[in-house]
Amino acid sequence: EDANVAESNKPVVEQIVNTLTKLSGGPYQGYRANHAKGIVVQGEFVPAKSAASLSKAVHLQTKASPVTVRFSDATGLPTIPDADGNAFPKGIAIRFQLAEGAYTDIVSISTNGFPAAKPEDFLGLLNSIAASGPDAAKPSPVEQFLGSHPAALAFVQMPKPAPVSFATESFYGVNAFKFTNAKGETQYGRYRITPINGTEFLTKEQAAQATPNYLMDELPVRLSKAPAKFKIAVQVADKGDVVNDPTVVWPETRKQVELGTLTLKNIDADGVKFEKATMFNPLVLVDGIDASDDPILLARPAAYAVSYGRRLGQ
Ligand code: HEM
Repeated sequence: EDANVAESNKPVVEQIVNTLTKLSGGPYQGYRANHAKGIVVQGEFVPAKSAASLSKAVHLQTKASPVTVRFSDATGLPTIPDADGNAFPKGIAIRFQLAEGAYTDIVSISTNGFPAAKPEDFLGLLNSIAASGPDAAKPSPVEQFLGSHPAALAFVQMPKPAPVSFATESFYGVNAFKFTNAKGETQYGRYRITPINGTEFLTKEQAAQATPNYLMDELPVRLSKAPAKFKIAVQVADKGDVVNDPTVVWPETRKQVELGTLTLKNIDADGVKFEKATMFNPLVLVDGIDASDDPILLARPAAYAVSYGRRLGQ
């Protein structure tokens, strides 16, 4: 009881990291509390002509930027099988290398939407899962939570098919950002990262047969033959669209502005070292891109820093 009280007095982001760690059976020394299993690749981003109409950000003008990209499976379990139902959503973290050692990141997932509008609700969902072991009375805590939280239920029920490759999955920024162009015009939007050759998924039968590291094994083979390309675009909010709630999905009919092409060229030979030393951060931004006041977005850097501090310290 005292331990529970002490836990509930900690910052919500720290409680989330603790519950993520508990759910994965961790801590696992040196690994992320979420999206622990990953692979790091190198490539390039070339902006499209349309990008500057949305934002004056330096990497969205004319020059190409080198990028480092980390694909990942969900959960804090570093050995999670890639096709495991809990290994979703998949993640993509993109670091654009700018001049003089500066950088900016995009950190996105393979679902168009998030289960919670506030960190407290995300914690509530995770805690309800943690309290719903095989012996839990029915309705279990997670069944009760989902029954009273429609956005969490919608997220849990969203189809999450296993991709053929990280290069055949599409990713969503989920949180909105405010983009400002050189004329001072501002628009809110959400990133979309889409494979240029289209998405491709395994059948349920194929997913059941997939080897535990099939995605991690596939990418080096694919890239040794040809680069993998994604289009990065922004889905632009209409007037009246909710821009501070990642559970609210905007209609597919919203305008999309193409930002450019992401070309992945090779596996990073120092990827394991890089991922351990690196904390991707969706709020490391450049002039021309600002955070929205989405409470989930604003909570992310603090949560990631708790995880980063722990994995560096171990
Ligand atoms: C309050 C909400 C959230 C919390 C508490 C949370 C928590 C975490 C934590 C603790 C990590 C590990 C960080 C590290 O050790 O470097 C992480 C990584 C990650 N998160 Fe979140 N997250 C949240 C929301 C989101 C959202 C909305 C997205 C995508 C739109 C997302 C995508 C990712 C990805 C892709 C990674 C792996 C990044 C990498 O490769 O280093 N998260 N998250």
